[in-house]
Amino acid sequence: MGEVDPAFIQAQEHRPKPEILKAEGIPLIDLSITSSPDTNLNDPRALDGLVEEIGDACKNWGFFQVINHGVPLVKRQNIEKASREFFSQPLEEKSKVRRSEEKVLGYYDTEHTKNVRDWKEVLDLTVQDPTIVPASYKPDDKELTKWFNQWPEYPPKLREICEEYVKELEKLAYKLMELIALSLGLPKDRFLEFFEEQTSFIRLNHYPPCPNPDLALGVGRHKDAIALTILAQDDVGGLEVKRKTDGEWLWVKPTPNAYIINVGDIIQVWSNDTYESVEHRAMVNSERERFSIPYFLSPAHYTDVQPLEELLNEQNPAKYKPYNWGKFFVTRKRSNFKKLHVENIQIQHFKIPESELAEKLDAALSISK
Ligand SMILES: O=C(O)CCC(=O)C(=O)O
Ligand SMILES: [Fe+2]
Repeated sequence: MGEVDPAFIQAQEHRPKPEILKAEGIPLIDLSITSSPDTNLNDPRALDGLVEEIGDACKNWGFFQVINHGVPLVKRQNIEKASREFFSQPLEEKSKVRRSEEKVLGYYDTEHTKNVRDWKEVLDLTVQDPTIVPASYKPDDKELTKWFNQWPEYPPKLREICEEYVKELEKLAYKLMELIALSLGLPKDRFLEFFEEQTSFIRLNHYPPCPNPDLALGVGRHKDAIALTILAQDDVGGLEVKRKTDGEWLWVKPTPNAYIINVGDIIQVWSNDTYESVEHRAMVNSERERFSIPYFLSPAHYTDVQPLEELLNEQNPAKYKPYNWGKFFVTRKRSNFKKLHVENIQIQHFKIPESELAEKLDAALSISK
């Protein structure tokens, strides 16, 4: 990537601010109790304190970091090293696994977020290989297709290293989904059925130094469409989170070996807005390249995402109409691939209008009078 092309330039109001807000951070949560031999997991109260911490973090921030999470450090170091090796190759080599409209997974350096190009290159790999998804974004087309990973030749052990890494991340993801279920007053395994034929994927992100870090972003502001994100960021830092209380962008200080967790749009819908998916973005800088690896926990394509029945009542009616995850996912993939002149598909498009909810609430109240 050379000088900043106009395609990368953010509108004035979305450019990073020169003074970074580092004062207060997202919550840091210690998960050691979940793997300690002293914890009796059959005692329903054993995790109470932790469950409350997780619930508060999901509600107030939508983001938190975890330490003592159980992922072996060596597995993380292996994938971080392999990612550096892959991206250090000439473009010609990386292009051998380049994503195309037919091969949806692989390498690319042209992603647009909100129609502005991101200052990054990525390698996308699904956890299930192949992953089954709808063949088309068109609602009436019921045909399915298989997405296959494109494994690069170099570094030679990349495949093995990624497969070992995602196994560990999956364990952590399920542990977190159990804690989140408990924090919503649900049975701990409530969410697990959705992931049996999951569409989860990992993305190796590389943000090269940028000559104009004041004008461009590594990833523009966005929310994650999936259920839950588990992000490994290196020591350079650049992730910013929009604070819920005042909308300020907050820098997430890198904590060695911690993972950054955020609630995705699907948890927002399942929880009927009790937990919200929060906007975030990644800054770049002119001196140091940066690497990050998000793991995106995503349900099976046939999942109809909707607020969970048990969380609803007359006073709290469903705020969303159901939507099919597979169709949503392939629509997103398509619009991220090329610069379209329309807004990306969002959960807001399935939101039931406030006026309709108010009518339901009125009706409920008048019956109960
Ligand atoms: O690299 C980062 O810090 C954030 C990446 C991210 O938000 C994403 O890929 O969805
Ligand atoms: Fe993200």
